[in-house]
Amino acid sequence: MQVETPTILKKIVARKHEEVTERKLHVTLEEVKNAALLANKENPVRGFANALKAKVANGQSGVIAEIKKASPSKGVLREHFVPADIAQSYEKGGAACLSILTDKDFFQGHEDFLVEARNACGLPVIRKDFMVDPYQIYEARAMGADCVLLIAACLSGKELFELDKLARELTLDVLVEVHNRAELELALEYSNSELLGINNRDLHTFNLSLNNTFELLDSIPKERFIVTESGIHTREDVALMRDKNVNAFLVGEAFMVADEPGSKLAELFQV
Ligand SMILES: O=C(O)c1ccccc1NCC(=O)[C@H](O)[C@H](O)COP(=O)(O)O
Repeated sequence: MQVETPTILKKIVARKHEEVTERKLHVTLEEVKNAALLANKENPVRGFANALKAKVANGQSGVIAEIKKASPSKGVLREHFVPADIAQSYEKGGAACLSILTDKDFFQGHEDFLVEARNACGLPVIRKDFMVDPYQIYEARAMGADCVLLIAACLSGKELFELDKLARELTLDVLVEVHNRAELELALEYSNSELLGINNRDLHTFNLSLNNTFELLDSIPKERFIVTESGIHTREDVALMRDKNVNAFLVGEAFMVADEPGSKLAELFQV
């Protein structure tokens, strides 16, 4: 019998389930719920979707600038890694929002990075992680996130529906991410969130193609606000997207490998 080798995404998701079980032993679901409710009183959301849409309404690109130390496809991207400094650099460079990796095992991320980055600037932030359990949604709000990422490739329709609903009950915005037509159909059926991310990277194989965005574009209803994700490296990449009226971007690597991430952002996106 042939044994199938798990893809990187399958490994990440399997590890996430273990991680959530471990976390619940330290902080109970009840405690994390209470922390999320307290955050809603003392540290309310900053309006992630609105910040993105405001840039676009103003004729600019809406850039979600990512803070990620390392990635499974590229290894360590940035040795000198100070989330608060990077957040301020991005704010100065014109970012609409921040994306902060909190996954430890595959991206060398941490919840503290989200807290430090958000405290250092006025931008709304998305918790970039692999959400598989309601516990992580409460955690996200408790640590100060303004938005969560829900990756269709990691979830059933029912799970997507429930996590999406819970996030919005907690006042979080949701960015639902798809990579192919089947995931797009799932997202449109089971999520009511406005922000729809098209990932140009296949998270099973790491293959990257900007054509992925172009191929799915025409099947997306007008009410959804499209964010193109991954593989944006040049002003030409940005121009290709803007030509097709895709005006919101999630960018990590191109900024992380630059000396000054915010200057790189301005270089790629200034009109
Ligand atoms: O980046 C990876 O190698 C990766 C591998 C497996 C699952 C997810 C992965 N990345 C998450 C992302 O999609 C990106 O961090 C994000 O879209 C920014 O992409 P980029 O601008 O190409 O760094």
